[in-house]
Amino acid sequence: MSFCAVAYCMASENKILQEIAWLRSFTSLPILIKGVLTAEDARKAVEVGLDGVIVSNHGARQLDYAPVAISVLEEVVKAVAGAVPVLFDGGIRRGTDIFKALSLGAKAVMVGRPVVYGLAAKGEYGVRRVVQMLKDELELTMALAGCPSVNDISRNHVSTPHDRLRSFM
Ligand SMILES: Cc1cc2nc3c(=O)[nH]c(=O)nc-3n(C[C@H](O)[C@H](O)[C@H](O)COP(=O)(O)O)c2cc1C
Repeated sequence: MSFCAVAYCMASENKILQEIAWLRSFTSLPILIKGVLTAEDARKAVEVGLDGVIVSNHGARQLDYAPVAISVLEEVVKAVAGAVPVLFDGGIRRGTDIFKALSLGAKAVMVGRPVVYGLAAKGEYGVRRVVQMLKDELELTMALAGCPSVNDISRNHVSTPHDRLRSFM
């Protein structure tokens, strides 16, 4: 999939609208906004006509105490309500992490450090190997969870701390 990702950094709404218009002036690629961590921002992204949102705290490299991205994924997915795809990144290290993000409603995941580690260890081969390992692990997880296709991965396949708290109430 090809797309432009705009890293969102608390710019004013006007500034973001100007930047989107500027990007649209030279590309027909879909434009997704990266760094969304709240339902409010996700709804705004849809309102201003973006083509998708990426739930991310930029690998926890920006702002200390920003929410853990996986903890807000479901809230963002609910806010977007299927209007545009929601992608996810942050802490994807195993196929099981991909499975969790997909079951919480992400359409796809992205990875940062794992491919960099692969590159540092073994160059192009290392990057390919990391991607293949993630793919193999996801397929194994899907098989063990009884999901022949990614479309079979559902919210019922994961239990969050919220779910567990609710079960006590
Ligand atoms: C060395 C490094 C540089 C990064 N630079 C940027 C950046 O310029 N803009 C941005 O939006 N995210 C940046 N990121 C964050 C990644 O795009 C991505 O959101 C993050 O690495 C995902 O988390 P993960 O590393 O746990 O997979 C960077 C990450 C790393 C490790």
